[in-house]
Amino acid sequence: MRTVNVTAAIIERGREILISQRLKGSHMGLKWEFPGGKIEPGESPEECLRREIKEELDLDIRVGDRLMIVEHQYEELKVILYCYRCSYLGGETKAKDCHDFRWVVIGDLKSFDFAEADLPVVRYLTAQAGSDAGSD
Ligand SMILES: Nc1nc2c([nH]c(=O)n2[C@H]2C[C@H](O)[C@@H](COP(=O)(O)OP(=O)(O)OP(=O)(O)O)O2)c(=O)[nH]1
Ligand SMILES: [Mg+2]
Repeated sequence: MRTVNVTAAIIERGREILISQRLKGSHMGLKWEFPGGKIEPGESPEECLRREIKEELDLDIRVGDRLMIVEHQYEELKVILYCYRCSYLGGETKAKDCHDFRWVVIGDLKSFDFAEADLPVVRYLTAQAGSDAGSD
């Protein structure tokens, strides 16, 4: 069974987070995800994220703290997803190497059809946003 180490960026811009839709015909095609990709040999997760986000969406980001690591077994592949909080630095968002993208508020994440490995991340962010609102 193949295992891949993959980064995923939770990019915040104000109250919104960037999500992207995977290319048709790719693994998990047309599912929504947190953009990123496979870590290349010799690359740190932070370098990988900066490279992938530029390639896929033409954006510059600052990579912050790691949010969580999710291990998910798909039928044909095991994915270890390294999720980092990131902030938007600049650039106009473009779907360069993804089908589509959206900037969404956290409360709307649940209405997108995410890749299965992302569901713990979506649940965590949603719960956290709920408790933040409650503590005001
Ligand atoms: N980047 C990313 N990949 C995810 C997420 N959720 C999830 O299951 N994956 C899976 C799909 C793929 O099987 C695997 C690697 O992602 P990828 O296809 O983005 O890798 P990549 O950008 O390096 O693309 P490629 O050059 O290999 O075509 O991780 C996610 O939130 N973000
Ligand atoms: Mg990718």
